[in-house]
Parts: sequence; C-alpha cells; structure tokens
Amino acid sequence: MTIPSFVIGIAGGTGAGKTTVARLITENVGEAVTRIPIDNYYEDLSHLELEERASINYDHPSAFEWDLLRDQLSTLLEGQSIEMPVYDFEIHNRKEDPKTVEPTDVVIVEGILALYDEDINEMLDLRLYVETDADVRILRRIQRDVIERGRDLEGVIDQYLSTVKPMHEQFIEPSKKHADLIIPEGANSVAVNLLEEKVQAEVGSDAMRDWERPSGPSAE
Ligand SMILES: Nc1ncnc2c1ncn2[C@@H]1O[C@H](COP(=O)(O)OP(=O)(O)O)[C@@H](O)[C@H]1O
Ligand SMILES: Nc1ccn([C@@H]2O[C@H](COP(=O)(O)O)[C@@H](O)[C@H]2O)c(=O)n1
Repeated sequence: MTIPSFVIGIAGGTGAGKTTVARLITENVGEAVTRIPIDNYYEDLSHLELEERASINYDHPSAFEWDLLRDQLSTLLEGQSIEMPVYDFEIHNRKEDPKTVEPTDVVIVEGILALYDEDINEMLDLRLYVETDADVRILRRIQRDVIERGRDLEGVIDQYLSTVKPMHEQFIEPSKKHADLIIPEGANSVAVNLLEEKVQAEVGSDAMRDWERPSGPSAE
C-alpha cells in the first residue's frame, strides 16, 4: 500500500447522504479503503447518566474529541494501525471495545464536521461537501432515528429545532467553504461515478501518487 494514504473528507448536514456517498464510491475496491466516521470521536461521556447524555448538543464542535481524531488519523497516515472508538447512538456513548483499523490506500473521514477542524483539513487530499435540502434531510433523519437509533418522534423534532438546525447554520454549512467539490443531492450518479473512478485510481496506481505528492518518496 501507499504511505501516506489518499484521504477524502466527506462533510454535510445530517441526512445529507454522506454515508451513502462513502459507501457507493468505495464499494468496488474491497478492503483497500478505511472509513473513519467522526461520530466515533464523540467525547467519552461515561461519567454522565444516560438522561444527561441524551440532552447534550451533539452538533456543536465541542462534542467531539478532536485531539484523538487528529492523533489517530496521523498515526494511520504514518502507516500504523489504530484502536478506533466505536459509537453507540442508542446509549449516547462509545461502546466498550474499540476496533482495530489498519492503514489502507484510501481513507475516508466522514461526518457533519469533517471539514471543520483546520488540522484535519490539512490532512485531507480531497474535501467533499454533500449538499441536500433541509426538508429532505429532516425527513430522512426522522425515519432513521426512530427506526435505527431508538428515538421517538417528539424527541427527534425537539432536538432538530433546538440544536441540529442552529448548529448546522452556525458550523456545518459554513464549513462548505473548505470543500474542493460540492455534491448536490448526495448520491447523484454522475458525481458518484467520477469519485469512484478517482478512488479506484488511488487504489490502483501507487506510482502516480508518488509523482503527485511533493513529500512522496520520489521527491526525496
Ligand atoms: N441520493 C439519495 N436518494 C435517496 N435516498 C438517499 C440518498 N442518499 C441517502 N439516502 C437515504 O437517506 C438516509 C440518510 O443517508 P445517509 O447516507 O445515512 O446520510 P448521512 O450520513 O449524511 O447522515 C438513508 O436512509 C439513505 O439510504
Ligand atoms: N448521541 C448522539 C450523537 C449524535 N447524534 C446526532 O447524529 C448526527 C450526526 O450523524 P449523521 O449520520 O446524521 O451525520 C448529528 O446531527 C447529531 O445530532 C445524536 O442524535 N445522538
């Protein structure tokens, strides 16, 4: 594999289609891709009761453990494995056991604030922002949170109006200015096909990577 990996950041509002885009652009390259959902880097809140954890603002940048994400991403880019935390949305906390993640040719860092942090942005080779209308996103979110994340309708609506929407406007939408590409309507087939080709090229041609990177082995 190539070191450092080619790193793609995928940001966008809740329900925009980030995970779907990440899945579609990597589905033909097997294990050459590692996905780092930044949800896994929500602060460890084991010291709080479940009820207190449920009322945290999870859309504010302060909800994330950025130092850990920065450290683990750089470790991965140095070619070493990491013990990535794994998040459980039903208990609003990390699961007990982390997951061992090995370095791969392509790494995808995905989450609402994937383009927020300056240091993380510098580690990204390609910055994507998935843009989908707010009404579509909230409808998707209601469906997902109720079916998959053990929430009730009233709670999803309250959370959306009190934190999700205002934080989107304050932090997530403005992070779009860091994007190299904006993908309208999420998984649109033209964008997905182009990005899929890019991912396959990164997995398939180590030599080209070295040409492209000033800091790559051939530049030394
Ligand atoms: N382009 C699309 N067309 C229709 N449904 C989509 C599209 N993209 C995503 N979805 C659906 O919307 C929901 C949220 O998508 P997801 O990729 O999980 O969003 P995010 O990761 O941005 O929160 C999922 O149920 C997914 O299947
Ligand atoms: N305990 C938590 C943690 C996060 N959230 C919400 O998840 C959203 C981000 O995930 P997406 O897949 O939608 O991008 C974010 O908007 C948080 O509000 C939560 O509800 N509970």
